[in-house]
This record gives sequence, C-alpha cells and structure tokens, in this order.
Amino acid sequence: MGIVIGLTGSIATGKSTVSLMFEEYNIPVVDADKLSRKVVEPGREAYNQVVSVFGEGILRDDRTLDRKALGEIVFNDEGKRKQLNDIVHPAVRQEMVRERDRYLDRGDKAVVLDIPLLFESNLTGYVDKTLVVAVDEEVQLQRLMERDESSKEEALSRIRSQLSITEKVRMADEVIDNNGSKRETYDQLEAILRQWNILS
Ligand SMILES: CC(C)(COP(=O)(O)OP(=O)(O)OC[C@H]1O[C@@H](n2cnc3c(N)ncnc32)[C@H](O)[C@@H]1O)[C@@H](O)C(=O)NCCC(=O)NCCS
Ligand SMILES: Nc1ncnc2c1ncn2[C@@H]1O[C@H](COP(=O)(O)OP(=O)(O)OP(=O)(O)O)[C@@H](O)[C@H]1O
Repeated sequence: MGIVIGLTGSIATGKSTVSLMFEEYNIPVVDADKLSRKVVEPGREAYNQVVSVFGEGILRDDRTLDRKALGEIVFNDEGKRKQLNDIVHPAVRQEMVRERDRYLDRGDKAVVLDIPLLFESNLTGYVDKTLVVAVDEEVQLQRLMERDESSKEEALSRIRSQLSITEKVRMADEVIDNNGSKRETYDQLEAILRQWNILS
C-alpha cells in the first residue's frame, strides 16, 4: 500500500514549491487549493451555495467568482470564513479522497495531499505522514506580499487566518526549512524521502 503524505505549512511558506519537487520524483500531488477552485465553478453545487450566502456582489461580469472580493470578506471576518469553509471544504474533501484513492489503486508508492488547512481542519486522518514547509515569519510576510503584490495589511489578515507556522512545526512528523535556497529545500526533501523509504 502506498504512503500518503500530508504536505502543509502556513500561507506562502512554500507548499507549491515543494509540490513541484515531488512531481520531479514522479510522486503525484493532489492540490486542495486547485480543487477548491474547481468546486466553485459556475454550475457546481458549492458555487450555487456560495452565491446564495454571499450574494451576487462576489461575482464578476462573466458570473465566475470574484476571488479577490470574496477573499477580502472572509479573511477579515472569522464567521464569514467559517460559512465559506462549511460550503467548500466537504466538496474539496470528497474530490481529494477520490484522487488519492485513484493513485493508490494504480499502485503508486507515495501520494501527496497538499492541504493548507491540514491541521486546522483536522484532516490528519487522511494521511500517513505530515510534512510541514516552514519559514521564519518575516520571510513569510515578505514572500507573500511579493507574490500576491499585496499590502502588509492584506498579507497579515491572511496569515492570521491560519495557525502559526510555529504551531504547525510542533505538530509535524517532518519539517523542511525553506528559508534558504530552493536547492537546499530540495536536498532536505530528498533526505526525508529516503528516510521514509520512498527513495532508495
Ligand atoms: C477566499 C478565496 C476565494 C480567495 O481566493 P484566492 O484565489 O485569493 O486565494 P487561494 O484560493 O489561491 O488561496 C491562497 C491561500 O490562502 C489560504 N487560504 C485559503 N482559504 C483559506 C481559509 N478558508 N482559511 C485560511 N486560509 C485560507 C491558503 O493558504 C491558500 O493556499 C479562496 O481562498 C477560498 O475559496 N477559500 C475557501 C476554501 C479553502 O479553505 N481553501 C484552502 C484549502 S482547501
Ligand atoms: N526557497 C525559496 N527561495 C526564494 N523564494 C521562494 C522559496 N520558496 C518559495 N519561494 C517563493 O515564495 C512564494 C511562496 O511560495 P509558494 O507559492 O510555494 O507557497 P505556498 O505555501 O504554496 O503558498 P499558498 O499557501 O498561498 O498556497 C512564491 O513566490 C515562491 O516562488
């Protein structure tokens, strides 16, 4: 039976960067962020629920979700965030399990579930091992602002919507320190995969 790795971290600590490295080893990655976009495409059940709760003001002219507008609402209001999570998360979980099992049935040696809210949503039961990608808080803020071209306020409101990276590090089976170069991150990943007998 293949090993299921739960890859997490806090926002902008480098999960997607490490996901790409897994793919270089031909280890498949199921990406919860990607699925969370898919389940709210127009016509899907979760889309209809989001519109009925948040109103047409969060739609763009082409009737797709205005993610920036919705983000401004939910990253500044815990109650609203919970309402959105309660709609989107069950649909994401269902798709995630389906994809995970498809890879396991195919006989893959390992499968990665890249889930930003792995600990917050108590999803550790879906995985065998947890791997946290960590950076110092100043690096996190800097990289987030640069990547999203966001203000300090916007970035901080997103960071504060999740458990701190320190808490996640404490709960992890293994941690990758992503403060340094991507090469150093790659080397740490390789060592962990050897330790878990995924690479020989
Ligand atoms: C609010 C939304 C529309 C904003 O979209 P946007 O394109 O700006 O951001 P994106 O989806 O790419 O998320 C970027 C990062 O924000 C963080 N994040 C997203 N949603 C949440 C949340 N509900 N709580 C805490 N952090 C979150 C994650 O670290 C994620 O990697 C979107 O994030 C969303 O639908 N969130 C609810 C679903 C969710 O929890 N997704 C994350 C894991 S399934
Ligand atoms: N070792 C590194 N050195 C320099 N920049 C990096 C490094 N790792 C990641 N980055 C950059 O930091 C930003 C955040 O990384 P990434 O998008 O992988 O984070 P994430 O954890 O997937 O974010 P999110 O929670 O939003 O999905 C990106 O712009 C990425 O290119």
